[in-house]
Amino acid sequence: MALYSRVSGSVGMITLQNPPVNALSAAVRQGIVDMMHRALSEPEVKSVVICGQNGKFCGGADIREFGAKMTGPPLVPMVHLIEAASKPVVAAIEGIALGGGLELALSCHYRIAHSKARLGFPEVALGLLPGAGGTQRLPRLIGVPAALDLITTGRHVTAAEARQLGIVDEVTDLNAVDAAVKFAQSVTGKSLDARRISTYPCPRPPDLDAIFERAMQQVRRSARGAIAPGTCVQAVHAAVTLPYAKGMERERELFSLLFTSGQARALQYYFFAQRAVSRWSTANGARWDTSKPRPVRKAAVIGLGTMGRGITVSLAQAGFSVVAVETQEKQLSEAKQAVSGMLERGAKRRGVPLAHDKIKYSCSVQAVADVDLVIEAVFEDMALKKTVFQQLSAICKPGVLLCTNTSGLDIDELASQTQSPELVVGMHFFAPAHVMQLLEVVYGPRSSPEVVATAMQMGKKMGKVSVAVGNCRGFVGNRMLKPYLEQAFFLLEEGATPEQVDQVLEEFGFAMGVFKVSDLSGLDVGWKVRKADGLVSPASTGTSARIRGGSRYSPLGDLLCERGRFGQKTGRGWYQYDKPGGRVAKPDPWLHGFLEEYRAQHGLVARHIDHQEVLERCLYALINEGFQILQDGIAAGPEDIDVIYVLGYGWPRHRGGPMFYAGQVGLDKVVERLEHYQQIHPDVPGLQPCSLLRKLAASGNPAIHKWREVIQKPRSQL
Ligand SMILES: CCCCCCCCCCCCC[C@H](O)CC(=O)SCCNC(=O)CCNC(=O)[C@H](O)C(C)(C)COP(=O)(O)OP(=O)(O)OC[C@H]1O[C@@H](n2cnc3c(N)ncnc32)[C@H](O)[C@@H]1OP(=O)(O)O
Repeated sequence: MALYSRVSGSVGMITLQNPPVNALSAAVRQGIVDMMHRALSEPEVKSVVICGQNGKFCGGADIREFGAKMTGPPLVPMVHLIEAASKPVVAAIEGIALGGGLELALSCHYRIAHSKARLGFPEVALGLLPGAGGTQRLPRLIGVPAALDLITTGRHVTAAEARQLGIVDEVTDLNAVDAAVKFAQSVTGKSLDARRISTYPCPRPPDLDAIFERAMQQVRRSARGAIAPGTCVQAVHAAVTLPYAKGMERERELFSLLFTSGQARALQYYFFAQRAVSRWSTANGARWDTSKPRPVRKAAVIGLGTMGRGITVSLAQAGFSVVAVETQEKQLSEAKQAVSGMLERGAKRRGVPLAHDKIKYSCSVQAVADVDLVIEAVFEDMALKKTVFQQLSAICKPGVLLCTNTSGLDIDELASQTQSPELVVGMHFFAPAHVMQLLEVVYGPRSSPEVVATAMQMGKKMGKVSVAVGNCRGFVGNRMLKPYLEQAFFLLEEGATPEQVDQVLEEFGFAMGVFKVSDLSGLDVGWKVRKADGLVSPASTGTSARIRGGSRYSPLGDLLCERGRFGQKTGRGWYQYDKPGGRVAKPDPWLHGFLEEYRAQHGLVARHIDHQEVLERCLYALINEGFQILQDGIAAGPEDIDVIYVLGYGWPRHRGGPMFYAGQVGLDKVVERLEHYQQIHPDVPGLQPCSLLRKLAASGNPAIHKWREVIQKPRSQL
């Protein structure tokens, strides 16, 4: 709702009240309309100030209302009422003016912002465009190129940049509401003719066509199948080519198109999913709201390879004191140089002070004796990690959290090397660790709730989205990757090429197909894991070379590694590159010949494989594993899996995540297609729908937020 008060006798003040971000719900819109009418009808009131409760102007339309039938006064007539007012209306912008919140501010005649406020049109990230006049008013106010930039990227600008662009009239370090009241008094009685943005002509730079062409190319490059960015460009184009009223009609038309698209639903689901994962729970019944994190001031990182360096940078940038340990002098000094470079680049990019002095480097593991938390990031080898955990358990002060950055090894086995297994938890960072936003916090059966809470909070402090997951081989992300990769390998055996599979996945929206990713991260990574698992046997022909543990297995990746083809770093992998370390993947005739030879050796006959089969086998096998993970209680809900896949594995955000996508396809359809492929390829593992997937499909495809009701939860043991 909105509160009305009178300040200094002549200023009517409308305060938006809808915690936590004063979103424009039906009640708030109704309140604004009613209070505007009241302010305009009171003869003593000469001007109006609109502000938001609790230091936040407005976070935009209430996204939660998008799923339901619209009630209350619509936004567009509301902003027209404000702009048309006969008394000056001043927006007092504190905290945020985003989306519909900024549209509200642009309908006011003046805007005063606090210096710490952020303004922007983030609608594009929700699969929408600014639909209450934003696409028509902003270019009229700040010009087409700047408006295109803000609307297509959704980036927030500071008050200072907003002032520079001409979005706000004044910036203050003091109380913005008081400043707005003073300002409102100072403009009382002045003509408002030049203050109604909708009446401005839209500037037409001479190279207008080139500007729009460039903007379209830019969004096509970055959008990867998302439709909102291009539609935003079209809406701004209408501001230049059409009179305001017609431009508004076009904006509405384009908004409706996006609003009813599956992409907007997926992106809005994802918005809430990313926030929901912070309300974590574990299979044992521990929860975010009953577990208190422990204080951590000083942390240590053991092992300064690529991951350890990134983790050190993340910790230092988040303000933690860090002890960085690498046992060899030479590696330590190389790591120190690399970390310094990363910190310098980060400080320059973010405009923050350098955090060099936060880090102490040491060759001795004894240096961690007084820290509050240790993150082990040594080579992915269980024996080595066990030794490190035994050492840490002996050296560290009592009560220290011992965390491992393993990407899939057994947390409980490591915990059992220590005197306090309840203090052990996984913190699985993604490379590059100082850039990637995702952190899997892996709890073992003995990890205490406070330890999970501490790791979750540490992740947040480092600017990561932390997702709590249970302990199993590969946790959530890498466990689901296995069936996805397997299907891709099988498709090569059956007649596909790496470029065909990748093209299908890239058209779906992945930045890179599975084989390009494999070349980038190094084929040897998976090879080492498979060797440790005893899966790699000497190359041989015949069916047995393609069977492991009674199931079909593709040794293709192993065979490439045996030939020294590790991907980009060796200049050869699933593709060829112009040199070792080259980045541009080109189809490799050698690889095609190798595949033909391989098929002939193993009695496989290549067949035509279409787009649908590639997509369904790769994605549905991955999704099926996701349901198995839910069934096993490794992830608490589908949101956890979706956030992990979007932030850690390049799943296109506008498709919501694998679990959301499955719901959109229809769970019964996913089951039916898996069964279809299973019938045709009975030897291919991963195609048998798991029982939770079948159960949900049989219960009539419930909406994703209802899945948790079907997933059985074990009783709390804590
Ligand atoms: C045929 C069909 C035709 C249909 C025609 C319909 C006509 C309708 C015309 C409508 C025109 C609309 C026009 C408008 O342009 C559209 C919009 O305004 S869309 C919304 C734009 N705003 C945003 O995208 C802001 C999103 N929020 C944020 O970025 C951040 O939350 C924040 C505001 C920067 C704050 O960040 P933090 O401090 O980190 O806090 P959190 O992110 O954790 O958020 C706290 C809490 O608030 C909830 N929340 C945030 N914003 C909104 C919102 N806009 N609506 C509802 N709820 C919001 C958030 O979910 C958190 O709660 P939790 O999920 O944790 O419970």
